[in-house]
Amino acid sequence: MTDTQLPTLDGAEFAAADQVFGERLETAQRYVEHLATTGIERGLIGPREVPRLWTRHVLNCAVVEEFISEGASVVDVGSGAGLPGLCLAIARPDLSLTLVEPLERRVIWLNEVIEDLGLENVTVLRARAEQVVGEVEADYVTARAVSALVGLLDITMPILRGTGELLALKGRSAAEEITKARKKLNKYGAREVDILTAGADLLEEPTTVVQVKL
Ligand SMILES: C[S@@+](CC[C@H](N)C(=O)[O-])C[C@H]1O[C@@H](n2cnc3c(N)ncnc32)[C@H](O)[C@@H]1O
Repeated sequence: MTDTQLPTLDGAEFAAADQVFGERLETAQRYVEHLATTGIERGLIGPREVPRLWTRHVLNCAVVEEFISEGASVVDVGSGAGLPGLCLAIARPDLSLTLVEPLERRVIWLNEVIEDLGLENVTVLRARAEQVVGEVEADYVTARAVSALVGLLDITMPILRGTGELLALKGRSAAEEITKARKKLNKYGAREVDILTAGADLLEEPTTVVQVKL
């Protein structure tokens, strides 16, 4: 892939990326290059996503960092190409990230990218989330496009520490998914459930997040 095909970062997008990634902006740019080249070649992301890698994927995921407290441990369930897990690891070096992803070729790609970017605050576990219960515990669990909330609760809530939080990146269906998951939320002892907006002051289309607090 030539440079001209790489997604550009200018104007409002640059300002948002600069604010979110700060001194790690160059690392984020290298991650986007990986997504746009080997990520496409190896089927981690669709070729049509290239022009919107920054807005729809990397920035949309990274802004969720605003809901995560300093020095926290975070498990990203079903990371795929590192969304949102790798974005959070780049934006927030203080966090300790574990990416849980069952598909081998995705895990291989993630490890290659992590090594190339020199990220020291992230590890990858090749597993389904339900297999890591008891092995991994976190202050926060994140997930995007893995399952509807009702199913997601079963594979994420058992990973959370006593007062942990699930941050599920969702679209317009958020309220409906909460309604459908009401019984499950009670079963898992959810103390508070909210629909939050991340990146409201940075992005044209901010990210909708369902926050479930234990
Ligand atoms: C549609 S992709 C989304 C990937 C990424 N989160 C994103 O937003 O682009 C769903 C991912 O979840 C993973 N997955 C599916 N079931 C899972 C489970 N039980 N535990 C962990 N990961 C799972 C799949 O392998 C896949 O990589």
